Amino acid sequence: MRIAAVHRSTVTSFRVGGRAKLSLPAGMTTANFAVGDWVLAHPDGLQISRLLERHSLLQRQTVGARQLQLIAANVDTVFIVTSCNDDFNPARLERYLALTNEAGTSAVIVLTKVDQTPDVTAFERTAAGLQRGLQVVPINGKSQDAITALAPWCGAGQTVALIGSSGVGKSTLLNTLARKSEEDAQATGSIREDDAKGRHTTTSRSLHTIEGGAWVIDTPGMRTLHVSDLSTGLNELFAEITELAPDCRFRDCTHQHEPGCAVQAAVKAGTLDPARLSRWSKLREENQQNTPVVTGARGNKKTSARGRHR
Ligand SMILES: Nc1nc2c(ncn2[C@@H]2O[C@H](COP(=O)(O)OP(=O)(O)OP(=O)(O)O)[C@@H](O)[C@H]2O)c(=O)[nH]1
Ligand SMILES: [Zn+2]
Repeated sequence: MRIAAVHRSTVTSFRVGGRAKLSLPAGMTTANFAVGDWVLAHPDGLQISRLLERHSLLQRQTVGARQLQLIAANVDTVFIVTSCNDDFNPARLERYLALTNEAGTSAVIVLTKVDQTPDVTAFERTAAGLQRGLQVVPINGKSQDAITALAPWCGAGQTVALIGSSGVGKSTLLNTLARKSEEDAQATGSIREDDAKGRHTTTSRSLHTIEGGAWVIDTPGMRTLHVSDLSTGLNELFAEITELAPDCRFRDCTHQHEPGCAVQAAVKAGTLDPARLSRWSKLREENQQNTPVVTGARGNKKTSARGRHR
């Protein structure tokens, strides 16, 4: 069975004829499960007996929590959704990309609300420059054309997760992909607009099946995304910096002020965007500060931001 939703104290799964509430195995809490997990259940179909190994796992750091929060499991492609307006923010997109890379999943940037933007090309170009080989797909989430545009990642058996800030159009896109009728639809922003408290519309993650045979996981809008426990995720995202680093004089070069820095040299030569370097530096520092390093018996010391050797 596949986990369709994770609530505060229960999880639900898909089963023939609808969804079922499942009870958890001893010693496990809902925090151990992610939407998209595959589980084995007891013959009665109401109790999970075992969580199956994941091929990918999206997770995030949350303020004050020691454990990473699980966002979605067994995802093949992450659609990083952003609208072509004030929400479009390269630094935030890079955070989503780092998280996606680290999960072992591939990313596609989905630019929504193209119908409200005169110059989509500028957004496309900026988005494509955020990571080597990154695919960018501009869509109108309300139009059926979005289905065709995203079809390459939505084949049978594929799992796609939608991530992005609140209001960028994730639920709207899901409703289009799932060809959901009005009554059946995932609540979208138009409903929230009536809500005086300004609550987020999507409150929990959930798994849906769409035409063409793919699974889509909708996630709630993330206001802030802190990074931690990144390694390959960051290197892949900033490949142009990662590749220059071995040419720096110091192995632990921070590429800020050191003599003989190949990265600074590239900035001076105009081959590296200084904005990329400063965003790399900020993310790397935040990651080091948030990532616990196993040191002896206490095992939970934080690294200092500086002076750590590779
Ligand atoms: N014109 C236009 N409007 C869109 C498009 N995509 C979404 N919208 C509108 O934008 C608003 C927000 O969309 P939602 O789908 O609720 O956004 P969301 O990302 O799911 O937001 P959360 O549920 O808060 O995470 C709604 O009023 C949608 O109708 C689009 O491509 N074009
Ligand atoms: Zn350097």
